[in-house]
Amino acid sequence: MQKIETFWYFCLKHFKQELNGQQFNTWIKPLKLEICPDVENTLVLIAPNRFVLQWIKDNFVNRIDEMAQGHFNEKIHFKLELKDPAEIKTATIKAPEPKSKEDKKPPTDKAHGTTARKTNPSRLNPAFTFDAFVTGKANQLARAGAIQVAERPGIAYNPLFIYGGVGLGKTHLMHAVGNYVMELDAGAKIRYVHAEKYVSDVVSAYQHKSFDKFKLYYHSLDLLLVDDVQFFSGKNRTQEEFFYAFNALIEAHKQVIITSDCYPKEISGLEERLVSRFGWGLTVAIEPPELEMRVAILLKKAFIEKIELDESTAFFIAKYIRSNVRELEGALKRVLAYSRFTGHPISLDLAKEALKDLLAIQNRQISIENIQKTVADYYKIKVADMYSKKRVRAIARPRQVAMAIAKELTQLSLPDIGEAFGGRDHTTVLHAHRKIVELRASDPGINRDYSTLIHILRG
Ligand SMILES: Nc1ncnc2c1ncn2[C@@H]1O[C@H](COP(=O)(O)OP(=O)(O)OP(=O)(O)O)[C@@H](O)[C@H]1O
Repeated sequence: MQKIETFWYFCLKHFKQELNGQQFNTWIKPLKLEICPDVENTLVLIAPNRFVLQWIKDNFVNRIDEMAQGHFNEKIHFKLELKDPAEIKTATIKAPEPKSKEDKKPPTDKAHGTTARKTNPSRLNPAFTFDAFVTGKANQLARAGAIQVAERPGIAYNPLFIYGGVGLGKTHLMHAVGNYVMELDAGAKIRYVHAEKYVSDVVSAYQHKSFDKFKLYYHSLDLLLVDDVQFFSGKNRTQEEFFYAFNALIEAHKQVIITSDCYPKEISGLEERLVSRFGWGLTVAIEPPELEMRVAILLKKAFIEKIELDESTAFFIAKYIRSNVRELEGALKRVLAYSRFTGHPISLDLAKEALKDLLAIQNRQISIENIQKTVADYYKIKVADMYSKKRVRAIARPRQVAMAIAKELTQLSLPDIGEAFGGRDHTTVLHAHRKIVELRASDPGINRDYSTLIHILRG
């Protein structure tokens, strides 16, 4: 094959003009182009890691292919390869023909439906990708861990254990790893399973005396994703089977990802040997998203769904829907439905109208009295202790938790909150809030208490 250097120079020049400096340096500059030694008329694009490889696959290969057809006299094919020989996976990129674009569309079936079961043995939801996942302080560690695992499954961190409250993106992130691995290696045996389904698989294997088949299947996976493992609590036979599956996979350097609503040690009714194994790899939390991140998530969802949503409307929704991302999505859907129903475009006023009932319920529920009562009940202390001067930790800590929640969930000013807690100074409220933020980062027990209380209060 002739002129490969000239061709590559031409490509680099072209993309340097088209992309900004950072994009060019990140995605294009690290690439190498070589002639494939084994296959005729084939060029190999070598990427240094899977992210560059993925990006190139999504954004670059069709373009470079078009350029190649104009540049060379014969039909050229492209292959993508990773540089690290230990990790090399190849993906043959066929020259793009108009109809092949259709093939690239993600399947429309959902991971949990019956149709999905027939056509999608991995049960992965194709919409849950890294690209669709918004990152912020609340989830950056979890995402970074997931990316490493996606890059080097079975090697980086095994298992990856992701925990956090409901609707915060744990499932999304584990699917993102699955989708990523599958994209690069269509033959990988991947299975997403909700813990309840795993339990029912165990029961069924028990009933039909088919444990051999069960083991053969689960022990031979390349990537096992188990969601909401807290459902294993108290289910001894399931835990035993999972223990064997877990050991078999880890020993074979196959990746396991687990999610739960709390830290492994906090899951009651789970055997110690499982709890300790869950800590072998990386354990990361996902926290509720802060305001800016909620706005970013709304804008991203709107972009993906082709919904016209301006920033001020997104800001309004995000300001009032604070509990979790699932509810945020629900609010956006509600606004969209209202817009379609009334025939008016989405605007701030329309969002206010569409979410009126929801916000009224929320405001009614989250009064400071309600917070004080809920927290007092939770810690089994008297509501009067919320206003008292008692400083013993068993009372002072819940009081600080209640103040921190009041700061987070109500629109009250710090002096107003202090006043409601027995005429305390606003600096006491600020101190309480800081202390609880600090403790939540270092003490899983407090973190769980806090998340549970928020969940109870939001109903
Ligand atoms: N950071 C994020 N960026 C974009 N979408 C997100 C993010 N976090 C969550 N979501 C979306 O919120 C919804 C709920 O997320 P997911 O199902 O992953 O939550 P979860 O933590 O697994 O909850 P549960 O404990 O109830 O199973 C999904 O539609 C997901 O795509």
